[in-house]
Amino acid sequence: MINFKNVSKVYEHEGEKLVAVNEVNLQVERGEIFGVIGFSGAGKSTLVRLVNQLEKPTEGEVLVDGQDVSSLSAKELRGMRRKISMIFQHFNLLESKTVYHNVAFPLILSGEPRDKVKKRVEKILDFVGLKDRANYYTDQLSGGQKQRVGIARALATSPDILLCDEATSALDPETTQSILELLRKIRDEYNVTILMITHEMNVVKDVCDRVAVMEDGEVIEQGSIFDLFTNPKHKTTHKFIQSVMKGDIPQSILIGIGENNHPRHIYRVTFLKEHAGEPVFSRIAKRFNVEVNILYGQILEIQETPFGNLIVELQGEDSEILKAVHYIEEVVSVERVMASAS
Ligand SMILES: Nc1ncnc2c1ncn2[C@@H]1O[C@H](COP(=O)(O)OP(=O)(O)OP(=O)(O)O)[C@@H](O)[C@H]1O
Repeated sequence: MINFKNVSKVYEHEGEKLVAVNEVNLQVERGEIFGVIGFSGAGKSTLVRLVNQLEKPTEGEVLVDGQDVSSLSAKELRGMRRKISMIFQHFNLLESKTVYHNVAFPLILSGEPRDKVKKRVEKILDFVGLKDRANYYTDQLSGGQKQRVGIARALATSPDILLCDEATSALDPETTQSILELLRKIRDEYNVTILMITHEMNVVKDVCDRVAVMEDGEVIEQGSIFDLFTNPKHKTTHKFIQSVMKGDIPQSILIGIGENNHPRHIYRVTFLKEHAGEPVFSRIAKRFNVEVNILYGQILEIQETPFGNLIVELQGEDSEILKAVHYIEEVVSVERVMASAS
């Protein structure tokens, strides 16, 4: 659906060249929710603005439905922009207009008859849950409601592609979730392809099918959300994952592991995709003479599969513990936690 082929964008500023996007290759499939994550200045906004030609590539091609968007005539570009909508972090609404007029605006601009506009706006406002707010002005709305208006306006022209530029970054966590649910509904019911940029891994985890990680204008890693979480290759990807999944073991657990010449058997147990959800601890407690004490951990649901790790203490004879560890090693990753230096 969207294909970046060796795309670069270089800005010139006071005689200096700045490579905002550097030889990016990406393929976004139809009906997919694709995330682009990166820290500030990574090049995300520039990348997404290349799709609707708010920016033109310095090199390479951006293909939408197989067509190079930079080769379109002005008329073709106008047509294409009806099919590619965008929503923004700060909503970009017309403040002097009502909710109704904000949503109607792109339809009025393209000369749609009044009764058709009315029907369409009412349908879309109902879809985004703002049917009863049609006559409100935008300053009478909450942030979440404003973004719903932004989404309704974006959907008015029945687009194939929705570009989301940090669409939830100005919202609280609960409102973010409700907007993400709405985006999923848009994809599921209208088969809209969604390309979203964000610096929040939580957003990516909760809504995207695949993600690309950007740094210094380059895509440094890409893949399914599950693969990225379970097997990140790049240290920046690690950092993003750690923002939602704490990997560090608390000091209170580390201190005292090796005290009294009687080291405790503490392990980090990581669940892997194909065995997620297996009752490994109750099995070893039944099969071996060991007790399992869960000290700490976090399990997340990623693409409907539980993933995470638990810090557990095994108690019993050393030989029984070793046998138990060997047994569970076949289905989970097990790593002994050593004493803290402090
Ligand atoms: N119009 C412009 N002229 C010159 N440089 C620009 C322009 N737009 C962006 N840049 C530069 O390109 C680089 C990438 O910017 P971009 O806005 O794409 O990053 P980003 O990942 O979206 O960052 P943020 O999350 O902070 O918005 C930055 O160094 C920025 O200063």
